[in-house]
Amino acid sequence: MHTKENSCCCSFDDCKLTTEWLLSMTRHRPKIAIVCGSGLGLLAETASNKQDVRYEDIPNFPVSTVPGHEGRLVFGHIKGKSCVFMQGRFHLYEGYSLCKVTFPVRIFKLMGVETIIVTNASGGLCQDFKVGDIMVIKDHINLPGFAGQHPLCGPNDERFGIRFPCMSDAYSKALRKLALDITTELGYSNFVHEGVYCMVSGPNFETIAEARMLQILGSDSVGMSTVPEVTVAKHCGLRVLGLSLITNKVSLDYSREEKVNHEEVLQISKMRAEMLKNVLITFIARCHQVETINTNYPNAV
Ligand SMILES: O=P(O)(O)O[C@H]1O[C@H](CO)[C@@H](O)[C@H]1O
Ligand code: HPA
Repeated sequence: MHTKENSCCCSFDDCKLTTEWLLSMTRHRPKIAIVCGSGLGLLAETASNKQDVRYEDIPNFPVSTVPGHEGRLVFGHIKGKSCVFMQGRFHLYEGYSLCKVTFPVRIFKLMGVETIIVTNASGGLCQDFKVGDIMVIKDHINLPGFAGQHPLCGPNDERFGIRFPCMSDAYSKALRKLALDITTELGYSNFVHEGVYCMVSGPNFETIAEARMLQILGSDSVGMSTVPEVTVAKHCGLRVLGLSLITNKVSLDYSREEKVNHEEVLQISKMRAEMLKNVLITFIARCHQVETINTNYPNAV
């Protein structure tokens, strides 16, 4: 955690330096950022005029350590819209501070991004969900945040956002509606739901008792990411859409024999990435038509 003494390793100046470096490396000026979850890096494939930058070459950037997270920024165009994809995200369990985990979000903001689409692989807790379904994230539970593992802990830099940001509308209602309309138009409505995502720190998958607790708390799916990125995105005035791919059903029953593992998560993600990609392409083409109000920044579009 950052304190005044142990000042932030991702200060405004660090963010500016990284942003300026990236802007000098590319002519792309993205308005939309897409964070690719586990096994979902191929969401970037459809982009045209692509330019890749490896994380290890970007000043101040962390590097990816998890299989299924390639570790590249991919700039490109989708339906004429300038986008940047994170092929690989960072997780708390990798040993990164939440400030490092969310560092790219602030870089996107400083680069001029207005909308962020955060994707992930998650375990289904809601009994109606099947493996391969998509959940449009309606809300989240920041479980590590309750224990003080929160990306906004420490001195607040007003250049990014306010001290006490509102989170009751972290996932834009208008963007969620657009995403749901698109899934209906594409004929996907039978396997698309809205729901609440709960973040756990990981890296272990849940015990059965923990999974039952998360379900009682109102979680429809569980994963080890997304919430820090969304919190920082909302703090700095970005519009947020969250899409979760249900890669496994979480065991809630001691008699269930199946055991979840990361390889299975990656396999399902890769199998269903095409469907998610179709939703994303149409969403990117149309999201500028939707006006949203960010309550932290009433004048932001
Ligand atoms: O949330 P993403 O990055 O999609 O990854 C999910 O998949 C991994 C577990 O298989 C965990 O990292 C979990 O959070
Ligand atoms: O079941 C899960 N639990 C936590 N994280 C996950 N990421 C994919 N599936 C899961």
